[in-house]
Amino acid sequence: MSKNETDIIFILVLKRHQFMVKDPYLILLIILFPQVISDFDMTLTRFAHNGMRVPTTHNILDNRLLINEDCTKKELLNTYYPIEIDAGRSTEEKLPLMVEWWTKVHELLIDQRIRKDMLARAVKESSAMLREGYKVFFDHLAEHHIPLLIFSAGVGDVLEEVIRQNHVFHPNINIISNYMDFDHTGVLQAFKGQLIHTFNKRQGALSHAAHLRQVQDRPNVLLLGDSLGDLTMADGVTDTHNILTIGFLNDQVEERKESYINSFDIVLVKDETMDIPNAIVKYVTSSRYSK
Ligand SMILES: Nc1ccn([C@@H]2O[C@H](COP(=O)(O)O)[C@@H](O)[C@H]2O)c(=O)n1
Repeated sequence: MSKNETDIIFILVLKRHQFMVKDPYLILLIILFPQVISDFDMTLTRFAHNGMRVPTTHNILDNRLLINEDCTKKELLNTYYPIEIDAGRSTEEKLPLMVEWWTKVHELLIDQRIRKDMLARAVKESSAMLREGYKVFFDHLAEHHIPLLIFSAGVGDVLEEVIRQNHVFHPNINIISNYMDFDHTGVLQAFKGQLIHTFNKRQGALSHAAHLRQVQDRPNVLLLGDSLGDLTMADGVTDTHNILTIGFLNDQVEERKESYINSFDIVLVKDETMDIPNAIVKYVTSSRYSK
């Protein structure tokens, strides 16, 4: 496809989605040595499908194969998820409550003695779904050797299984997440390293991304997230030149629209596709400067 054709398709996709771009020139600026840093749950995965919520990596674990009926994990979700997305509370106010939520859930999961060999089956039996157009996104980045850093406060082992079962776990991918630590019999005994929740990704970025050479060599970032907490995911890249941020606004749209528009360069409202990221990635790779 010629550069002109790519330009036309790119403009058509942008128009069809009718989104706001705060600074359109940023799209041009990320052409040189780009990388993608993306959140996972409800960013690379769908928020809903046919009117039903799509499970997060945590929700995939709510399977009788792994946890028993009286586990109170779902009650915790009903208590803390509304806090996580509450537009009326500041991040400072949410921080200790997110630590509380994640800590309690990790403890519950350890109590359930989750078996490593059951994870793949739990993912297969779940209704986990990557966003429409995911294959183009993952495959295109891999073909063009553009690093993809997936940064998730979910469960890393489950995340890996989701992308593996969708046949897109390519060598250009690095993952920062909460990984399970299994004992010699394959039973969950702890979580590895520092806990990552929705609003402490900056610390995670500084301690993990700083050591990833692939990430450090690429100063122009396309960042994808569904939470304001995701905006700090590129803080571990020491010498960023340009960051183009895309925010998927899935839930509590009216309440959160203003803050999302003020914080992300592009806001996609209830968009279950990868059309906009794909159009940008294709535009970037169609340039002779991108490689
Ligand atoms: N027990 C829990 C804890 C968190 N979640 C959701 O997972 C998301 C975190 O993963 P990211 O890939 O988005 O960083 C977060 O938004 C929580 O809503 C959950 O479902 N259950």
